[in-house]
Amino acid sequence: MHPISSQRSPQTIVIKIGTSSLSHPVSGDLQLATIAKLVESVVYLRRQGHRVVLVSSGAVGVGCSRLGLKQRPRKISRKQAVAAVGQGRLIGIYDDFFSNFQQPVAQVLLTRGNLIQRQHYMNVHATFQELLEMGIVPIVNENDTVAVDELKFGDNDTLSALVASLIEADWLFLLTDVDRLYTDDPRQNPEAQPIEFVEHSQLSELRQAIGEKQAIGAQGGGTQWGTGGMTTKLDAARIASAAGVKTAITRGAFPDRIAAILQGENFGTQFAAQPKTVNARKRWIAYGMVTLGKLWLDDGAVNALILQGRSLLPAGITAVEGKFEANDCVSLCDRQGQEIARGITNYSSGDIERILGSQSEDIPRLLGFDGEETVIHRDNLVSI
Ligand SMILES: Nc1ncnc2c1ncn2[C@@H]1O[C@H](COP(=O)(O)OP(=O)(O)O)[C@@H](O)[C@H]1O
Ligand SMILES: N[C@@H](CCC(=O)OP(=O)(O)O)C(=O)O
Repeated sequence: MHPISSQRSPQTIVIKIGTSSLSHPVSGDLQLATIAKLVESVVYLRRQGHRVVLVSSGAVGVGCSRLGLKQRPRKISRKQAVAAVGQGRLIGIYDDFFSNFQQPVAQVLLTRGNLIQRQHYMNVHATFQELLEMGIVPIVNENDTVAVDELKFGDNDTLSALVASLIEADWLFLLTDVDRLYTDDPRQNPEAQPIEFVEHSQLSELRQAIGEKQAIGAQGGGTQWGTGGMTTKLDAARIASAAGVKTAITRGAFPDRIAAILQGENFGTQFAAQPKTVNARKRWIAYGMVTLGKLWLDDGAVNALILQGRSLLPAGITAVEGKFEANDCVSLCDRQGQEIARGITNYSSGDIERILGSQSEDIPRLLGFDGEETVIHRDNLVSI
């Protein structure tokens, strides 16, 4: 029996399809047959009562194909211009295909900046809820044409996991051009072993091992047209799992496997999810906000935060990295540098430098004003 049991009740599903599945590996031309099969599968899932969001890459790939470019442009402004050509064409093709089944779709283009402010995050959330309630399939992509480097998702694996967390999805399906995750890139290493199931607790170690292998592989692991390879998919699985969303990596050429996986079949690589315990505001802190610095903690503080759900006091902080202000989001790491939590700080980096390692009652004397007793209150802190 597979560890993830079958689900027959209506599910909220995010399906991400990568450029490597949408474009021909050599010519870069759009694989219309794959899109047609994907559309049929999404319509089937809709008719089963599931709510479906599609995150589709391909703007740059389709733009390249439309303009006769033989590889992805390197210059950012050129890539943004090419994405503007490709995105319109991509959504036009989806709309045509879905129209054959009277299935309405909506284009949602996001940048990282849209999720940072809580009010904007909630607006995006409300729009998705409205679209899904109306039975529409939102088709999401990064707004490549306007995204600036500092405020980018960077890859659609991460974007799809953030969307899955935002809408409290049950499942995230990452469709790519291999049938599942392997211990190494199966294109480079014929000895690579398939991985069928991953527990949340195994994710960090696996991400590190695959990341190291991918770094020494060709093109950083991805295909000519795709970006990121498997490391960004593992990052996505980690975000999703922490938000209570199950993830599967499976082959884009066989999108009917999504329905089979929902029935409990053993396709692809499946990732278990943590229980859905984190509330919406904490999910926004963890994955909507952008971290602007890092606090290093001693073992006692790590224990207090993770095992006892306590607030972070200055006594448990050993070092500060980065420049940030009070109310910014910071990352918290253990002695090995492993990120264990994120939170909204009550103090700037400069003030924390002055109070770290001290008792809370010494804060007024060290800073010259009556500040908060905690550096991060537990209500503003979320383990990841
Ligand atoms: N450990 C691994 N297991 C499976 N595929 C891997 C692994 N490491 C690297 N890859 C490569 O990752 C590629 C998919 O990544 P990418 O091109 O970014 O896809 P997508 O466009 O679907 O996001 C595969 O073609 C495969 O060659
Ligand atoms: N937003 C970009 C996609 C970037 C990306 O992540 O691509 P992929 O690795 O193929 O999913 C585009 O539409 O071309």
